[in-house]
Amino acid sequence: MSLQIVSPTGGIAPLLRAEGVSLEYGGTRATHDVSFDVYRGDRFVLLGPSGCGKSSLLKAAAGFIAPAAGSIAINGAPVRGPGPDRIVVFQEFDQLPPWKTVKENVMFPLLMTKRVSRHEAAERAMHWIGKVGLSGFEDAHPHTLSGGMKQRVAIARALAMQPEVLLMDEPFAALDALTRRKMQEELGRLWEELRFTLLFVTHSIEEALVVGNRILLLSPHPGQVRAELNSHQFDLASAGSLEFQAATQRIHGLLFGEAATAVAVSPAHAGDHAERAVKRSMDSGVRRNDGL
Ligand SMILES: Nc1ncnc2c1ncn2[C@@H]1O[C@H](COP(=O)(O)OP(=O)(O)OP(=O)(O)O)[C@@H](O)[C@H]1O
Repeated sequence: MSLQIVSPTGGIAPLLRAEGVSLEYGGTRATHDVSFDVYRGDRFVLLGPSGCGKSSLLKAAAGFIAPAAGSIAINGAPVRGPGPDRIVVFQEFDQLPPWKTVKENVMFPLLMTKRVSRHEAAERAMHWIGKVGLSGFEDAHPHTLSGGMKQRVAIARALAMQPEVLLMDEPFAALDALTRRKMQEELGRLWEELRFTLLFVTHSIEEALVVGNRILLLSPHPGQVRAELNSHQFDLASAGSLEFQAATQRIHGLLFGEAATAVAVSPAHAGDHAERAVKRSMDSGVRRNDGL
């Protein structure tokens, strides 16, 4: 098995398409000309070092910020703001209103969007609380839960909405290593059962390989696409294997190695250089078929 640099898929329409997305904060460019396609059932990971614009891209997909250039579309319709088809799970444990119980937290967005009756929202909440392994904690308040349990509630709340895309912004980064691993495992189990579409942000190469089936590598200042990889062959069971280690090193090399240094020249031409560097590595990866 090898980790291959991929070329764009033809034929099937993407569920989420980011096309030439440049994001700015007060005139400062956070990402430049970023394009990627997420297909239904993908576990698509945005991976890169701090400041490469991963969170900003996720926020743009969520509709919290608008691109300065380019576009993001869901099912072909441009994203113009937040919507129930895209639910975000954040890293912060305080994303749950503390005065609401676990059940009320999960019910809350269902009631807000007036999609279902109170009775149905309660039933759905119980269903999803069970799915994330929190049965028995329905009436608990967030401050009585561990970090991992709070993230489970956030995941249950998101999945209860049955979004087109589940957006996760470093959801496990604030957890201890063992809980983080457990949560990665749980997420994988949920995906195996439900096959939802996931857009997941992380700066951990290992987490990207474990969680994702496709990985977009981004370089920082401003965030630009460095490469796109297939990683479906990896999971927690293969973590630590020689092949997994080799893939980790190759990704590290792509992000921080020679090519990364070579393209970090003139900001004015950084996009062109990066594009050529990525194309070179994609070409050679495909031609030699030796993957990463
Ligand atoms: N609200 C904001 N106002 C101004 N600049 C911002 C804002 N949010 C992000 N930025 C800038 O945009 C760039 C990308 O930030 P972003 O948080 O998207 O990157 P990231 O890859 O998610 O980084 P990290 O992993 O550290 O969160 C950074 O240079 C950051 O300083």
